[in-house]
Amino acid sequence: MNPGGSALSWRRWVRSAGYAWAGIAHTYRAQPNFRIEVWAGAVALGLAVGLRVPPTPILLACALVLGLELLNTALEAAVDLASPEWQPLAKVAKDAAAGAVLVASLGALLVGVVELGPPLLRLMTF
Ligand SMILES: Nc1ncnc2c1ncn2[C@@H]1O[C@H](COP(=O)(O)OP(=O)(O)OP(=O)(O)O)[C@@H](O)[C@H]1O
Repeated sequence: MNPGGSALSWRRWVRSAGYAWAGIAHTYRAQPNFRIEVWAGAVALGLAVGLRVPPTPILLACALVLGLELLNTALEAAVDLASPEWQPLAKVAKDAAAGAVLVASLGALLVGVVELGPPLLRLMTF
């Protein structure tokens, strides 16, 4: 961290983006759920484009799920570091973070069904 650096420093931004990308790449390699969510989102976006429905709600739902999965991974690592032994509070932290991902995933599923369901049904009935 460089507290004296300019907030608009291009090099600083690129370095921060590199760290962020490392976190995303690590999560993609280490978390099967994240890989499933990435590919499910890609398929849903492809369908939205192919069926000519607005892709923005699906894009936002995907960003929410993937962002929360990244936070869940960060929290799991922090809890494992702080409390490798079994602790009731560690359980609360991990379970609540997993719950956040589940809530967002169910919301994303709903968005997908509402957006893609009707045009897919029309396609299948014609
Ligand atoms: N240190 C701990 N103390 C208490 N309970 C824990 C602890 N570590 C894990 N758990 C319990 O085990 C569950 C699974 O934790 P774990 O770290 O294995 O995540 P995971 O199932 O591998 O999640 P993911 O698949 O996202 O990596 C947690 O939700 C929590 O209920």
